[in-house]
Amino acid sequence: MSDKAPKGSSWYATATDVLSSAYDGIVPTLGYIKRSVEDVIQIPYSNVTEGHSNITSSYSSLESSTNYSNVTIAIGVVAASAVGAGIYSCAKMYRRRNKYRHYKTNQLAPGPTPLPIVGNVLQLRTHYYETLYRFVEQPASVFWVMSDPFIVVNEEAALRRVLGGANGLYTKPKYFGYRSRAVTKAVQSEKKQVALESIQYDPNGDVSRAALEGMIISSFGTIKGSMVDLLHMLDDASSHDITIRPNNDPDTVNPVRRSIVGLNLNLLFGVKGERANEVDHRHVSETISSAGTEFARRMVNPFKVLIDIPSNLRFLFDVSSLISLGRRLCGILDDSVKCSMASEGHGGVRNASGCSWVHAWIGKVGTIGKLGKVVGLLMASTQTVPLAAVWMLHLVANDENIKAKLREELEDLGVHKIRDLRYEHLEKMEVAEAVIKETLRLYPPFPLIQRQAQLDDVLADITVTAGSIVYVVPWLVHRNPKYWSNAHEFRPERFLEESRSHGDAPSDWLYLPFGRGSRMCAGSKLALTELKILLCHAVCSYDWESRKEIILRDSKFPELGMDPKGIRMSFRRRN
Ligand code: HEM
Repeated sequence: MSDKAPKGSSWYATATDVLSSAYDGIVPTLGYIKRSVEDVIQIPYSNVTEGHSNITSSYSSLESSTNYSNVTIAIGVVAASAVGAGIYSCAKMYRRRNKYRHYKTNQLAPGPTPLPIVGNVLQLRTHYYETLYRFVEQPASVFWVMSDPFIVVNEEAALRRVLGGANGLYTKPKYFGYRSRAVTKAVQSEKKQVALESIQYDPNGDVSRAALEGMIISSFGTIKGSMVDLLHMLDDASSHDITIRPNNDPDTVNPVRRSIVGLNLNLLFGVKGERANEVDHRHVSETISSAGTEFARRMVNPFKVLIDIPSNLRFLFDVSSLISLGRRLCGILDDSVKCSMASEGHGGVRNASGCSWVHAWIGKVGTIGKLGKVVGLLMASTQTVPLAAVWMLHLVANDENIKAKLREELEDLGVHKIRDLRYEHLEKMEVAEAVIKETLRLYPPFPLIQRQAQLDDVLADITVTAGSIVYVVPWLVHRNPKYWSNAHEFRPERFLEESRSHGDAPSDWLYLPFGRGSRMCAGSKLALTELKILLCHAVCSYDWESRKEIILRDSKFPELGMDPKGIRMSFRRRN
């Protein structure tokens, strides 16, 4: 590979490096081995042709020792070229890593010492959150995944710069995760155009957000009904068995997930009534969950893709199921447009139904773009809310004090039963909102937010080369003791006593469960509505307890994982 490799090129490049240098060394070696082997083979032949069939034993032993030494030399040369290739690759990688230096001191950027070739892969693979947490107070850390920098920013100014976009300097990557050389080149060739172009837009001026609110208001009854059914299902399960294990599912996420998947398919894509028969909710929820979990695991642990072959196969299968589901949903959306056009006349304005929001959000894109957006929306809307719901019920379950406060608030609003709850109450439910926000602070369901640097930049005093991906880990930002008091404690009061939007942290840029900036979550309002209704119904109608049996296996810290496995809840109806 030439020295003019693109800046910050990928691990593919590294692999190519290793292979090409190994190849460079191996080709002459193979030639040498071939010649040596030919020598060995030729000796008896030449002996025969030259009429030396009666050779003495001493001569023959001398001859065979010469042959052995040829083979030994060949093996030696192979080993030496392999070692040479390794050293060459390490040196090249070292040079690449050296670019990521502390801007002022010219020291290597903060982060654990990377191992040759593999970088921090082993630490990140086995103790992802624990490794990141060791550097929680660093403004930015650089970990290495082979020759790819894994830049994690964790300081307010840097977060503001990256998520705020810095006038187009940081954009959402067009592809997922690790990049190919071709993509890096494309980014760099476009960089001049991107340079001063502002690509930000005002989220409040975005028509799709207003349409979402319209959809929530018109579907309020449907959301309420769904939350009633969900808690009924949990209650039912606990009346048979103290733990919630319908169908022997080992965790509580499945019933919650199934209901919320069903609800959001209905709200967003209009999958209801007869249409619901076309989509098996149970199967859909399992597929989305399995693909989503694998997706998230790959985001936090890109090396899974290299090592874990069975999970790769499963992932491919799930992704192809998701694509076919996406196609079906696109068909359902297209049919809904045809129906509304037929009923309102061509060019008619669609009313504030679920589909109108989705169409507004999808905008004008081609068939593939639409499929991508539909699958993305499906994942974004169905993977996140169930996780938040389970953590929320779990955290409130054992906190009688907060339950009492929630009940008091609802009493004050005149909400005694779920049927009393109206859309207007939601804004006034400050304690409920604080509980949800604190849940999302401790256990943000979205593991990683990515942005790509379009030009070279200096971020928290670290040089970042164009094309690099910068990562924001909401969990890490939310646990930073520099910004949050008692960061590991569940204290909803911080969103009541201090600011409602960022609690006791100094700014909005430090509270990121929905991201921030122009590409912030498009459905946060719907998520908060669903969670508030669920919480309201739970405290009005149920007493419940929760215990967590299994300490999360992925990490040494029991509190670090986001997947609420091992939670057991039991519900009792209140009179
Ligand atoms: C608790 C629940 C949720 C959480 C924690 C969450 C979190 C997030 C985060 C962190 C992002 C990425 C933002 C970024 O890259 O800066 C995102 C994007 C997105 N979310 Fe959510 N989300 C939730 C629920 C929903 C729901 C219910 C919907 C559907 C209505 C939704 C729709 C979207 C969409 C469409 C995007 C992509 C926005 C864009 O690329 O411009 N999300 N979400």
